[in-house]
Amino acid sequence: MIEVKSITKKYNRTRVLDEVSFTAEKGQITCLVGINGVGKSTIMKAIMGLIPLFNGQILVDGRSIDKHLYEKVSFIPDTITMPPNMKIGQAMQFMQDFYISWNPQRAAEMLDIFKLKLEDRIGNLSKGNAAKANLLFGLALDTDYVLMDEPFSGIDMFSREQIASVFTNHLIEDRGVIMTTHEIHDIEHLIDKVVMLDEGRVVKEFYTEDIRMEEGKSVIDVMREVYQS
Ligand SMILES: Nc1ncnc2c1ncn2[C@@H]1O[C@H](COP(=O)(O)OP(=O)(O)OP(=O)(O)O)[C@@H](O)[C@H]1O
Repeated sequence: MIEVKSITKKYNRTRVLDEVSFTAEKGQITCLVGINGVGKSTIMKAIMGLIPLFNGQILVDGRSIDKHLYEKVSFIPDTITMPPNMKIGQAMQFMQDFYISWNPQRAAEMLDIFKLKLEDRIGNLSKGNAAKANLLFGLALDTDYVLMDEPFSGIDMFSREQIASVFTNHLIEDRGVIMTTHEIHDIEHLIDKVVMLDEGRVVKEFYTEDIRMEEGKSVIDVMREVYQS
């Protein structure tokens, strides 16, 4: 389980995260929801230990963040970080050389699902294919948890469906996923838990199943209530 415990982050004097707490379980997809600038990416960076916190604590399977974290958690940012002149095949080799947890079979499988080619150059990929390559580089690592920043942003409907299919198959199964989004429409059915943020605070945390069964509401219904009230 990833436990985010009362984290506060300040940039200069501005609080961008204010006592944020939530949990994300293994085997579940947890979605951080909120409009632009509420602090979703900052939470991701905090979990990865990439930014210092003013206050609070983050535990991964009961342990504080340390260098071993990278064998347990992979982070898929919202833009591709591989050099543009590299070919996909070269980038995969680079990942294999760099990470013990790189799983070549899984990478080959994703290459096939996404119909990407080893000889495609990173810098020439369309936005959708760049997002898919990015997912491939992150998901081919055998980590227990995967963080994804806006995996569906700016991607056409068919590519979205292709990416969504990955969430329902064995490439994700049993792993804990935390993803951010500010548009939930197409992916609502994939999500187990929602953490709603507003101005750096958690305003609501719930299981989609509970809200559907007990109150007959969709995530969008709850978002309307929370953000338009
Ligand atoms: N390095 C930084 N220095 C100063 N302020 C920052 C920095 N990084 C982020 N912020 C501010 O922190 C707040 C939260 O930013 P963050 O990127 O986490 O939001 P977000 O919810 O991910 O937004 P989006 O949906 O647009 O990606 C914003 O007000 C942003 O301007």
